[in-house]
Amino acid sequence: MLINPSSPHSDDGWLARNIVDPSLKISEPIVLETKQLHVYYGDNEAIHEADLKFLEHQISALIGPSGSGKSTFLRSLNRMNDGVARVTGEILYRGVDVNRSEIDVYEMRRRIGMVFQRPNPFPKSIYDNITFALKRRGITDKQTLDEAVETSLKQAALWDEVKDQLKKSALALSGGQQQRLCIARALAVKPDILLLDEPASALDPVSTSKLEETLLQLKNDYTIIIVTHNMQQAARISDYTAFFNMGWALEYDETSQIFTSPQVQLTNNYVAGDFG
Ligand SMILES: Nc1ncnc2c1ncn2[C@@H]1O[C@H](COP(=O)(O)OP(=O)(O)OP(=O)(O)O)[C@@H](O)[C@H]1O
Repeated sequence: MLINPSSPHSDDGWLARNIVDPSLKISEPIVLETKQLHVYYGDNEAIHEADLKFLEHQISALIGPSGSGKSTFLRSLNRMNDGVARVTGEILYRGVDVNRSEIDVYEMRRRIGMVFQRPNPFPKSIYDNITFALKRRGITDKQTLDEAVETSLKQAALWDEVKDQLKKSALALSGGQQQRLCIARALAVKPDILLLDEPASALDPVSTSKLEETLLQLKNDYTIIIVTHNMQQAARISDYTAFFNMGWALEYDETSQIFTSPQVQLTNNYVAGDFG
């Protein structure tokens, strides 16, 4: 779908010359789009000119070797890198650049929520974890809060496991349950997009599989962008996959295409397990 024409790998003879404009193939609305995105840590340019489009109610996976810039890219999308990295170019959320100075960052992050690599529930009850952000937004009606807890725990496929122990400490849950609680917490404020940075890396295979099922359910209502080291996971759950290498978003296409006939040799080598 998209090959970065200015990457240093563009001339390796493996690239198709007829670069396809992603807009020709897509039917779903674009929810989030980066244009000419560069991200710098001091003098180190960690992301070089990334132009990616993320489609509504699709799961997009970001894959690539360690240090290739996946997390940097992801964290830039809702400005989690503010104060840490310098960003140039545009990040358009439904057409509005999230880096504009007048953007309400708190509200933007409500719409573009994030779940981190390690489950990080607050040291509070399950119920309080979910209602925390709602109360901060001034919602105090018990019935509204109760409904939000039930709905988001159901969406995160955790309700049946915890419905009788909502006052229990979140820290007493298993790692997999904690991660689904963090997803429920992110969902409680009704986001539009969920960014997930290797959410299964600390989980066992059973919890990972449960998390993947949850994400597949969630894509009916949310747009999901997930960083993963696990290529089987990307292949199992994502609709689109972007391959990052050395800060370049080298290739971006339908996941089946990336895993069966990528157009860039490095993508092919990576998905074949030759490096990374
Ligand atoms: N906070 C930071 N300060 C300075 N440099 C950073 C920071 N975070 C990341 N980098 C650098 O940016 C580059 C990209 O790192 P990043 O963590 O985005 O890659 P990644 O593909 O997510 O790696 P991994 O798969 O290991 O998590 C690396 O060179 C890394 O050292």
